[in-house]
Amino acid sequence: MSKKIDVIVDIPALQTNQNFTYLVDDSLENLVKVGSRVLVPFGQAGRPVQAYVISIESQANLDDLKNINALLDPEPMLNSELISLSNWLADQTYSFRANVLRAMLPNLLKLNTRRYVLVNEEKISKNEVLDLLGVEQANDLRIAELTHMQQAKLNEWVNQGVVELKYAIADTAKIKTEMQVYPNLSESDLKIEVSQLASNATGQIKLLKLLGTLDEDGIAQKKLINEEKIGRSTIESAEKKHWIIRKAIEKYRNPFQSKTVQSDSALILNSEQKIAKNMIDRQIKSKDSTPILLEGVTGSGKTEVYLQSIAEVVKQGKTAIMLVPEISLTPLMVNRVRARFGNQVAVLHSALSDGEKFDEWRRIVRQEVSVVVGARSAVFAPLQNLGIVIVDEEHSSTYKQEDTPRYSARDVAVYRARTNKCPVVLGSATPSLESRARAEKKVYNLVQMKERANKHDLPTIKIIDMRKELNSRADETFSKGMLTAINDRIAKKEQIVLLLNRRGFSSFVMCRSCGFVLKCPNCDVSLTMHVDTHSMRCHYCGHEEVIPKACKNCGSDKIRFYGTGTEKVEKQLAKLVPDAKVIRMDVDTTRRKGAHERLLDRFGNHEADILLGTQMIAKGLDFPDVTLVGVLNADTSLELPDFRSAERTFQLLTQVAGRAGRADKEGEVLIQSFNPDHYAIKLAQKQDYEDFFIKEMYLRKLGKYPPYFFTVQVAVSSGEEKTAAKVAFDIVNKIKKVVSDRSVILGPSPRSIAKIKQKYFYQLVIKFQKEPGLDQVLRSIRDEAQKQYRQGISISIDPEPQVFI
Ligand SMILES: Nc1ncnc2c1ncn2[C@@H]1O[C@H](COP(=O)(O)OP(=O)(O)OP(=O)(O)O)[C@@H](O)[C@H]1O
Ligand SMILES: [Zn+2]
Ligand SMILES: [Zn+2]
Repeated sequence: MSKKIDVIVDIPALQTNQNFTYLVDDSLENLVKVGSRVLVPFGQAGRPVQAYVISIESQANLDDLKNINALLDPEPMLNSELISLSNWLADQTYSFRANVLRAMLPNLLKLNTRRYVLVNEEKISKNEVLDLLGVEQANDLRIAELTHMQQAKLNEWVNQGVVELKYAIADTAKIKTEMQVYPNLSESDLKIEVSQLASNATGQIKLLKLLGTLDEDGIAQKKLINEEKIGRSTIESAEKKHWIIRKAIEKYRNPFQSKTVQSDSALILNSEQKIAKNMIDRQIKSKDSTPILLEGVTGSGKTEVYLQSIAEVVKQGKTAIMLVPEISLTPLMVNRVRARFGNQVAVLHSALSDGEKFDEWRRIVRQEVSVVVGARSAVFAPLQNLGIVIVDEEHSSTYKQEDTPRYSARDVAVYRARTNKCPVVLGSATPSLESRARAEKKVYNLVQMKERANKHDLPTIKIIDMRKELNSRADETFSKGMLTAINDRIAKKEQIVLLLNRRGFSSFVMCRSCGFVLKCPNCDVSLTMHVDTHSMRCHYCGHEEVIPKACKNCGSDKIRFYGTGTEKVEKQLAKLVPDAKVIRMDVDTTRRKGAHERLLDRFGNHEADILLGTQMIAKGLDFPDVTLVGVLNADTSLELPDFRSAERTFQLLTQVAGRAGRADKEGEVLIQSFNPDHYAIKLAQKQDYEDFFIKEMYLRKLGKYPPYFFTVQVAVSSGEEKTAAKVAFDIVNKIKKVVSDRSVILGPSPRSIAKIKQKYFYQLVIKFQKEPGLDQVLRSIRDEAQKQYRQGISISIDPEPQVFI
């Protein structure tokens, strides 16, 4: 008997944002599961599209339902928990369900459907068809790229029998295989074969002898060729003579390369760690999914608590997800987790190749691992029987996806914990105000660790007032105090971390005669100088031009470079401290795969004295010999037009300060600032999160910002500025009709960077506490957005945006 299934087709559009029903016949009946990817005939032409199975019914009333074309994977890549989560998440993020399902899956599972046109050349010339469709070949018609006019004409031709449409599917999911060679001769047969060979057939004799030493597991063909030096032709003729059997066997790509990790065991927890661990254990036992906010100063041993809590659930046969903020953190953190859990760990982050990610995903699906560590999207790992979710550095803005679907991995973690009746631990030295406020209201359980695991005090922090140093600085970047401290550590053979705060910051060119700033012709932003390529580059669209020698506006040669890039600081350091060896870590030096890890390994091995870098060095580093942390410019992130700029600055300074003095030697932190009286800087100096929380909450209340108010941002873009503005004003008018005057609407206004990649942006932000009608309006705006999209207007809705630009 056949089964009836409901699917979501992989076409993110209003018309397809609903369930469609198909039949599965007996042959596939037991293989198709909730979460499987299938291919179904769709629309009038019945073109095959990818779809996700969301429910199965055994009672099929056969009616006029169509059969699915194929099952795409032998085991389902998602599970029923994730399928129902996708429903909730689509609602939360104003996205189509297909968008959410796509975002959950690794890239390799995205399917390409291509169309071919078969032209009946007796009725029409091939060129006429190609011209209309604007393609060069008849076999590459991407569906999304046809206009309505083209599509209508194509349909007409199909009806007249002038052309025929065919579909081809290119499933990009590739399983990696390797050829394995198995011996197929008994010992006595082997001897006979050897004796029958001419003595100069050395290759074959060598192979036969080797076969005698193999067991039934055989040997990789690659090894035979590379290590045993047996020729490919020898192997092929051996197969023809039935000496061997060759089989392609499935191989996982190994994201850890050949790197092995020394295993370690659990440390004895100190009393603060024990209190935290006990709270988690109690909730594991009582299946209590109330989120736990673990607020622990830097170096207090939060990671150790995570690892031992994970060990607890793994011991009970359950699984765990541990999220870490961004790829920069992953190599170090992954190594710590692997040291504890060995090959029970899968890792998911953006530095993996698509193939590696796909293989890690399948290890999870096949229940070969119990622990998943990864960045944002790892929160969708299809683990069964989830026992704990950990979100490390829970305040990090990288947990929010800035593209459709605009989800927060932290919220998804909380949701999955609730579904699985297991605890979720949100850990940070500087919790987000949102999470800390929930703990205050007892919505979350709060546990604090106020001391470092090594019992040392937190490092002392000194602020260097750069205004006073204006005339006595060593150069424009380094104060005298900073330079003295650097020289002191180098003499003592200790290590130094230097942070260049790049948030909201660029090295741009300004004319001192007329004030002209060199900007990107496509985008409304200043170009950044790159010393390595001797060019000015736009960080938004990639536009590149030569570094000007004279002002483009007035011709003056008094143009000057403002701001400081890491490359420039590296050069300054080389002049000021010629004996120091420096490792620079920024987007440019970490672009290549594995570069990040290699640089950190080198620093850990003392191949350099100074690690100079951007934000990416602020978190997670645990190097025992670092005794000085210097922040070269604390203020740049205070200047941003974003209500979270003080919070971000406080978090960054606290995080980076925490890198000093983590082992036996005491640490010192120096912060250079032009605003030494700003509360974010003063409280970071005291490492006083609690005071910062109180002060910042007060300001948020005054400003009607989160966590007192919710925020939603709507952004409109168009190639024409007045169109973008008009659509944005229409939206505001719609929203005004449903919201009360307790809510605040900011805008619409052009973005601070109003033009990016030839498009103009207008945006508005709604701040509200309770607006029952708002959701419905936003949903209708999303639905209408699709029509407008065809006219080159795009609209995005972003709940709780993390970055304001
Ligand atoms: N119970 C313990 N006994 C001894 N050493 C410990 C203990 N717990 C943690 N440590 C050590 O203290 C150091 C800091 O711990 P860990 O990195 O876990 O802290 P953290 O709170 O996660 O830090 P951060 O948030 O700053 O990254 C590490 O070197 C760790 O090995
Ligand atoms: Zn000029
Ligand atoms: Zn640009």
